[in-house]
Amino acid sequence: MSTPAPREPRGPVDSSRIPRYAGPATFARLPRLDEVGTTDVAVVGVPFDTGVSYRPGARFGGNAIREASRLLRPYNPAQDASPFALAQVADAGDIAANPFNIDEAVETIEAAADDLLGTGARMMTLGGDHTIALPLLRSVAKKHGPVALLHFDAHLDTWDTYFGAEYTHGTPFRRAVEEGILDTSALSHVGTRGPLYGKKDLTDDEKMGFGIVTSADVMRRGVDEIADQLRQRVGDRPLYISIDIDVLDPAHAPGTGTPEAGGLTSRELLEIIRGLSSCNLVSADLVEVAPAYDHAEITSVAASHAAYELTTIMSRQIAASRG
Ligand SMILES: N=C(N)NCCCC(=O)O
Ligand SMILES: [Zn+2]
Ligand SMILES: [Zn+2]
Repeated sequence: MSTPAPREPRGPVDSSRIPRYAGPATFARLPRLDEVGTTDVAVVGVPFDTGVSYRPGARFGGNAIREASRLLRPYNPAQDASPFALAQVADAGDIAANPFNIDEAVETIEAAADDLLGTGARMMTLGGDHTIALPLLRSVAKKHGPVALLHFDAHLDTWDTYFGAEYTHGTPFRRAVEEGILDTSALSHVGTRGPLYGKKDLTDDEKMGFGIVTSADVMRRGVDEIADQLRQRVGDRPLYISIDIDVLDPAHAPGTGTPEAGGLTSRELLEIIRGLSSCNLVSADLVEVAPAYDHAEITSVAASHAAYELTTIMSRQIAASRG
């Protein structure tokens, strides 16, 4: 069914009139949600990092990405699209998650996502640590049923518990499988690498239904072949993409909490995302940017570009569905 666009989307601040570095930062200098009322794509921050196992600081990731996104321009040549003209994209601000109580934070994030998705918007969430993917997936699954998942990360994040805690940044996808909110015939990690606790990490992960495209696979087989394989795995199912910025090599993303050598380049990540542009992307997150360890915004610039590509995929699809 095609629904008419309610009005012309309001785009970013015109950077030929108002310098890019002026004023408070919203993602890509887009309007705030309260300035447009409703939106097709909501860019929302989740400043929460109580779930981390190593360096803290991802609570500042969303605002660092917003700052770094001032230089994004309105036409995306790689996808031949003007994402902010095809659909309304707006910055919905931050979800106020309790930093002292993980269970409560997880509930708050799920409820806020329910509210946004309930308006018909798709979400582009800026973390925050990877814990937040669980409540976001819960909310997405309430709307779409179990979803396909492409998870870009150095880590599996299908571990069981840390210090007895079930909700951490290393465990969201095991919880999600246990809860039946993922379509276990269409799950893949991308960019996996680095030391594990034991081989069982991999056998458990495989039993949950995940495929793995390692960082070395990307290097050996190339981005086009990898994107083809991922597209085939996902088909036309509703797809959620979760990007942990540590999927990038620390040379491309030093500003993160659990860095691992031997990762993707930012160019490889962006090209793989673009190769997924025909997938039915219902929402996405980008997590684990920890700006205190960053230099010259290397990490947050890469993150802002990845979020831009994801947003472009969503707004193209929204425009296409309106005909
Ligand atoms: N989700 C991220 N970034 N890291 C998970 C690492 C879990 C660990 O330290 O074992
Ligand atoms: Zn990770
Ligand atoms: Zn992760």
